[in-house]
Amino acid sequence: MALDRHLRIDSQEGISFVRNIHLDSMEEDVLYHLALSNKSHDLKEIFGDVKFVCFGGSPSRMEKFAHYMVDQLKFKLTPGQTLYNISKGSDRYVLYKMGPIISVSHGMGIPSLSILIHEILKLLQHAGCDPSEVVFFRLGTSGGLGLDAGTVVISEAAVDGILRSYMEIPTLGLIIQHPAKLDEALNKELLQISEEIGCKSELGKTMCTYDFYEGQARLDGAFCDYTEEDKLAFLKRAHERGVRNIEMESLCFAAMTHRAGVKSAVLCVTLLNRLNGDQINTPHDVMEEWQARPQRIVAAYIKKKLGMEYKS
Ligand SMILES: O=P(O)(O)O[C@@H]1C[C@H](O)[C@@H](CO)O1
Ligand SMILES: O=c1cc[nH]c(=O)[nH]1
Repeated sequence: MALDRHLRIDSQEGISFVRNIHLDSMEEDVLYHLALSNKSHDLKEIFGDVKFVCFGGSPSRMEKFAHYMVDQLKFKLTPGQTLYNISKGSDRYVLYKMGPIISVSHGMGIPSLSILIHEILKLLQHAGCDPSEVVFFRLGTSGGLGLDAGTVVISEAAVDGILRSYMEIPTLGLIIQHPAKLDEALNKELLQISEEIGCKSELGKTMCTYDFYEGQARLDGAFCDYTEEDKLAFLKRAHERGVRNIEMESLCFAAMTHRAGVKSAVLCVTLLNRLNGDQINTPHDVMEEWQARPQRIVAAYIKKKLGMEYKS
């Protein structure tokens, strides 16, 4: 008899960055991949005012976003004062803080992001932040389905490579399924802001895969056991079911923030229309401008929340 090892849990029990009794009895909590700890650092002093946590794959993109936000919020860095990578002691991620905003890189794929989200949630807990007042954003890139390249997709839901709306984590010999849900009201507000600032965006489902090549039905990986017709049939089926872009982190981002009850949104610019091809060969300067689009929308959202003029 085959054993069913799948267990779906929607373990959201209110809003809480952490839900783990083992943490209470630990003398020190080392956030190893961030090179921080609740003993060696005064996490309340450094992070106690955080309200917005912005994630993105690439370290340089998140450094640029940090500088962009300093500029947008008109922070005055005194002479000699610089924005610095707080997690410099670890070479896994970069983390910058500008007033109530964290800008942090997460690397590529769910395993890298999931480590970071565990540590960021614990960091905010140690810092004494209020989970009902913090919003998480993923500012990413993706392959589009049926959209002009450069369009920002605001994810209304995240699904896996076979269109299921939960993330599976093998845990103690069982496959635990965590629902991946995103915040409808936040998405509506972001969509409206994107219109107000003239940044082309659309709501749609985001497919999150474990691989860039075969997982995303590309024909240009080192291996490929399907035809172009198979590829297009799959992508068109996904498009018919509401998928508008494909990337590699939204499922984990949505599942872990939903589990904590923290508001979150995923905004990814599309770098190409996958119905037309697989290779990404857009000139660097054009790509840089496209990658800044999700940042512009989130910057406007943050400015609006801080009571600043945000439409300019
Ligand atoms: O945030 P980024 O632009 O890193 O997100 C996508 C998904 C993968 O991490 C990566 C693949 O090129 O880009
Ligand atoms: O096609 C793409 C482009 C960016 N990121 C992805 O995961 N896929």
